Parts: sequence; C-alpha cells; structure tokens
Amino acid sequence: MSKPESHRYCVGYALEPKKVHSVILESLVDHANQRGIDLIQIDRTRSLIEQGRFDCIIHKLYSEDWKKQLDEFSSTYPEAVIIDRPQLIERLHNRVSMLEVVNQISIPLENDTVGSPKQWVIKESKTLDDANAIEELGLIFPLIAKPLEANGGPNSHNLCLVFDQSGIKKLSIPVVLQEFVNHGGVIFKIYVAGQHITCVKRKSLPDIPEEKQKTMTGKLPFSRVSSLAVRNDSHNEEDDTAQNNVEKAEMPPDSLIEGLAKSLKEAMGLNLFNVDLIRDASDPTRYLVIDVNYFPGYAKLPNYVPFFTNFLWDIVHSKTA
Ligand SMILES: Nc1ncnc2c1ncn2[C@@H]1O[C@H](COP(=O)(O)OP(=O)(O)OP(=O)(O)O)[C@@H](O)[C@H]1O
Ligand SMILES: O=P(O)(O)O[C@H]1[C@H](O)[C@@H](O)[C@H](OP(=O)(O)O)[C@@H](OP(=O)(O)O)[C@H]1O
Ligand SMILES: [Mg+2]
Ligand SMILES: [Mg+2]
Repeated sequence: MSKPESHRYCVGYALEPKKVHSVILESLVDHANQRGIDLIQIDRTRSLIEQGRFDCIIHKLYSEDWKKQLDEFSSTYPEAVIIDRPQLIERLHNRVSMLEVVNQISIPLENDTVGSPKQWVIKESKTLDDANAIEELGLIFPLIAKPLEANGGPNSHNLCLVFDQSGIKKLSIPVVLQEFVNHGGVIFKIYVAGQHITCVKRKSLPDIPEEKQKTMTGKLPFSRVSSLAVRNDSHNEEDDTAQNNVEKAEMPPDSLIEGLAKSLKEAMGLNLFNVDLIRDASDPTRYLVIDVNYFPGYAKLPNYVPFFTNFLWDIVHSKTA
C-alpha cells in the first residue's frame, strides 16, 4: 500500500441521498484518503459557509437555495474550486440545449462524423391533437419521445417509441420527438471527469426492422434501458443475443472518443458528465450523440475508484477547473 500523503485536502460533496449511496462508495473514500483527500459530506441542514473551508466542492443539487449558498461560499472562499457552476450545468437540463452544443463543436476526424439525431419540440398540447400540424412538421417515424426536461425529476426518464401519428396524441408536453436511429442495440457511454476520459459499451434499444416499422402503430413506453443492462442478471435468449451484440461491437476510434469528450468539456465548461453515443447501423461512419448527463453513475465503471480519485487529485493540486 502507498504511503499516506502528509498534506491533506478537503473535498465536500452535496448530493441527494440516493446518489451518495450509488457514487460515494467506501472504497472511493478509502482510496482518496490514501491520496491525501478527505471526502466530507456537506450537511444540508446547516449553512454551507458555517461548515468551514473546503478545497473543492462537488455537487448535484439544483435548488435556488443551494445555488445561493454556493455563491456565498465562493465569495467567502474565492480560492475554493466549485465543480461545476450551476449556471453551466443548466444546459444539460433541457434535451434541446444539451444537444445544440454537439452541433457547435468541431472535432478533427478522418472518415467519421459526429452529430445528433433530427428532433422536433412540441410545447403545446393542441399541436399533439392537430393531425395537420403534425404532418406539417415532417416527422420521420419511428420516433423516440423524450420529456423536454432532463433534470432528474420523476418523469424525466419516461420515454416512448412512437410509430405513427396515433401515438403522438397521448404524449405529455413539453416533449422532444427524436428520430429513432437503428444502431445495432449497442450504446457507447463516454464518461468524463476533468481530463480523465473512459468509454464503455452497454446494451441499448434493439433495432426496429423495416418490415416492423411499417406494421407497428401507436406508442410503446420504456425507461432506463442502459441502466437495466448493467443490473440485468436474467438469462433468456433475447438477452443473450443482445449481450452478444454488445461484446462483438467495435469501439469507436480513440481519437473520436477523446476529441468529442474534450471538445464538449471545453464548450460546456463542465468537468463531470457522460455522453451517450450511438453508431448508425446503416452507415457506420455516422455517430450520433443522443444524451448528455451531468454527474452520471461513475460507480458503474470498472475502474471507477482510481478514475474518480485521479480527477479529485488533479483538482486539489492544480486548484483550477
Ligand atoms: N435517437 C435514438 N435512436 C435510437 N435509440 C435511442 C435514441 N435516443 C435514445 N435511444 C435509446 O433510448 C435510451 C434512453 O434514451 P436517453 O439516453 O436519451 O434517455 P435518458 O432517460 O436521458 O437516459 P439516461 O438514464 O442515460 O439519462 C438510450 O439508451 C437508447 O437505448
Ligand atoms: O438521476 P438523474 O439526474 O436523472 O441522472 C441520471 C443520469 O441521467 C444517468 O445517465 C446516470 O446513469 P449512467 O451513468 O448509466 O448514464 C444516473 O446515474 P446513477 O445510476 O448513479 O443514478 C443518473 O446520473
Ligand atoms: Mg442516456
Ligand atoms: Mg439522460
């Protein structure tokens, strides 16, 4: 075991209890401790300033009161690093602004392209009921309907596949209708923590064959497919095939993974996020970003403990973010 470092740094974390449970594991606390970093839970029942000096604060809380407390804390301790600024995180709480940035960056790539699927936003319920208005939008079925807000609220992961106009009527507004792209049932999840980047493969929604696209009608709800894939221990033939597809899938080129992660980090000014990326089954040079999440489930990564500790170490040692 390495020698504990003599100078100690203090990193405060402010997260919902569920997130503390899923991300701040004992193994992380112990490892960080060995590297001179004390991970301290911020007490949400007391004022932040009262809790003294932190070298760095990591957080995933969005209330106005919390934002005010962070501002006060920064004024009192200007040298402390806040990961990340709430105003910058907000872009990821809306499924339109989260993908806009993908189309503003440019990544030097030889053959591949990175973009986002076509999407339409519907904000008024009368539009859902108006067959003419829907037709005029020129939607391309099948679609994925996603709540516009992606702020961790109870409905923000309630998605559904929509096969024709009849499926649109029963959606809740505001909703984003996104072109469904067949991608071989495999999703690439790029996790970013400051300058540390890693990519894993996961099971995704299966392809919808063309014959099926013509016969399916209405809508089909689903929720949290890629998380299910992490937890799934059932064994049926369909799952085995899906798992097989994941294992066989070739990773995107390193230059694409790094280029995309670094450009997005720069453009958004954020340190802690992941990117969901798919590869078009009918054009394997076409990559599409479908989702960007703030402070995702890092503990699902196989190298999570050193990965996250290295990030914290960089921050407290450079004191710049
Ligand atoms: N445009 C698309 N084409 C094909 N499949 C898609 C598309 N968008 C999403 N999916 C599928 O739906 C799943 C959930 O979509 P998305 O990641 O946008 O939702 P989310 O609720 O924000 O997920 P997360 O739990 O990662 O935050 C993806 O993992 C993928 O399997
Ligand atoms: O709880 P909200 O704010 O909705 O955010 C979720 C993200 O949307 C998911 O992407 C995270 O899971 P992944 O790390 O598997 O993407 C998921 O990670 P979790 O499994 O630690 O909850 C959450 O960060
Ligand atoms: Mg996702
Ligand atoms: Mg998401």
